[in-house]
Amino acid sequence: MQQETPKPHKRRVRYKGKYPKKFEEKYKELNPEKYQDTVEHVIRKGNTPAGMHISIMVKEILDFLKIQPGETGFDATLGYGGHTKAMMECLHGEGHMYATDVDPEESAKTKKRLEEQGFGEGILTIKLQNFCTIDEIAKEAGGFDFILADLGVSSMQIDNPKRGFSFRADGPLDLRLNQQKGISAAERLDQISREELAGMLYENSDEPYCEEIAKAITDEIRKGNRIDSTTKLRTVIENTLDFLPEKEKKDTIRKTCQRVFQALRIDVNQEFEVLYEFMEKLPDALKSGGRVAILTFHSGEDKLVKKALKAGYKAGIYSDYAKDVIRPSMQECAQNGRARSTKMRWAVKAE
Ligand SMILES: C[S@@+](CC[C@H](N)C(=O)[O-])C[C@H]1O[C@@H](n2cnc3c(N)ncnc32)[C@H](O)[C@@H]1O
Repeated sequence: MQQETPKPHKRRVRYKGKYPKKFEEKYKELNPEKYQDTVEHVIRKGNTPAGMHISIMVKEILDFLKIQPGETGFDATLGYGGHTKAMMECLHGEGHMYATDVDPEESAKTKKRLEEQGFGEGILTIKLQNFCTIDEIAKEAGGFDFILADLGVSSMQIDNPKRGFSFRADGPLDLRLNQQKGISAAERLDQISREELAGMLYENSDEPYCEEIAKAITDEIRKGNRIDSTTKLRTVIENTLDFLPEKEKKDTIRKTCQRVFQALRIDVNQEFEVLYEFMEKLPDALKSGGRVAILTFHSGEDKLVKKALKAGYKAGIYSDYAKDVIRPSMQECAQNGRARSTKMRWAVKAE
């Protein structure tokens, strides 16, 4: 029998993994102009393309705001600029919009993108400022006919592991909307006492395991193990909840991670304090008959907004306000999972 000559061994090209390793290279959607079909495919599947944010309840907001050409408006939370653009389109080139955001990285990109789409400084003034400075901007603008605040974080911020907003990806435990200001969540944890941390988790996110998690985190830090990455925080939470029955463990850990990350984000960005200030200054920033719509994403925000609008209505500052929240349609929630927790509230300033 003739023996087959063995084929020379050919080394396989190293498999680099299904996805590129770096976030910048990760998705084609990051270059939406070049890969329009990829972006559309991702949206059709109910996901948010990387580097983009899908604006929520646009129709409901525009229906309520009833924007007319010549009016002056304020978008307190510019983000990707989707709402700002939709509102500017209602002006038909007459009038002006002001917009704020505290995120230098994303607001610079949005400014450039909107300019390229024809929304330059003639119609839009973007300020890298906290929305709690609404009084200063209203003074400059001469008051607003309409105002929108779409609270919280954008998809670009959540999806960028370097920002530390998501427990699903490894990154530094930062959680600041503006990484150039204040202290990161990791630095905050270095300094905080067990009692204060438990209180923060409870106050900001109604965390039922606040005591256990606060103890585990502060014990770990005392031992010299800093909690300075999203994975380290997630691991502490997983270990703390390891006693849970198997069938509920996975889901409870996921929800607890969401609440703990949210509580820290609220804390390092002083979200309740600035929202409170914004709601206090809001009536004076609106012209008479002016309209405001606010989107909230968790019960703490919603309670604060509801209380302020109700108090303003009772005091005769608002002629009407949303007694019930407006929720996104089931269709919108199916198309954009991030819309599911949204609640919209509104008010009209008395004439
Ligand atoms: C949900 S996103 C807004 C998305 C936007 N409406 C759109 O259509 O693309 C919230 C944005 O508000 C910004 N933000 C949060 N708190 C802020 C504050 N106190 N002052 C100014 N901007 C803030 C965040 O940095 C983020 O970009």
